Amino acid sequence: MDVMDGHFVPNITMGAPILSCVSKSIPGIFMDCHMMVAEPEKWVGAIADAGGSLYCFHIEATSDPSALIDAIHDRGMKAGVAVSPDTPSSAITDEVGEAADMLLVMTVYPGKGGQKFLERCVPKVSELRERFPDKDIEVDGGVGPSTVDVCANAGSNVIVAGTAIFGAPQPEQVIAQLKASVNTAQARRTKH
Ligand SMILES: O=C(CO)[C@@H](O)[C@H](O)COP(=O)(O)O
Repeated sequence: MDVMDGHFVPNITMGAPILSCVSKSIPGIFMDCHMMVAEPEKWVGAIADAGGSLYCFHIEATSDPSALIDAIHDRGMKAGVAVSPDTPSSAITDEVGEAADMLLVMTVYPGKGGQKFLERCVPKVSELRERFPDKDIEVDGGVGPSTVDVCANAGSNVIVAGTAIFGAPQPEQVIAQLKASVNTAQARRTKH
């Protein structure tokens, strides 16, 4: 589940046909599509046709991120750029970061839910927040009530949480906690 500007976005491994069904069933839903794929250029059209709202690709997976961002924007979607745990934030150049709408710091290795949060990735959130004060900065992987504060305090305003929400007896309480953490950190940030 992504918590983004008050929208809750399903974080489920799915392809374009399923996205299509979701967008028909829930008109107006914001679908943040994190494409953990090789050759991300290949899927822009299919995801746009299926109603994707944001297309996030991995910087490691493309040789021309600027052209890909343009292609995503041309199809009416927002563009996100993700970095895997072993990729430095400097892999997102100023040009690419400025062109993107959202930057994603992975706090687990891409592949599956339920992994342990990698706190060593959090400094990348601070670095990106420093360089791109007005962009959405997302964290994804092992984020829940015990790990969200460090992310939010580093400057992340978009939180992906799978296990923490879907494994909770009262998911809505966890969602509220995650939102509160981000809102508190954001309020502190805007004061300074
Ligand atoms: O898809 C990925 C990692 O491959 C992530 O989006 C995780 O699925 C998030 O799940 P939790 O780590 O919160 O369980």
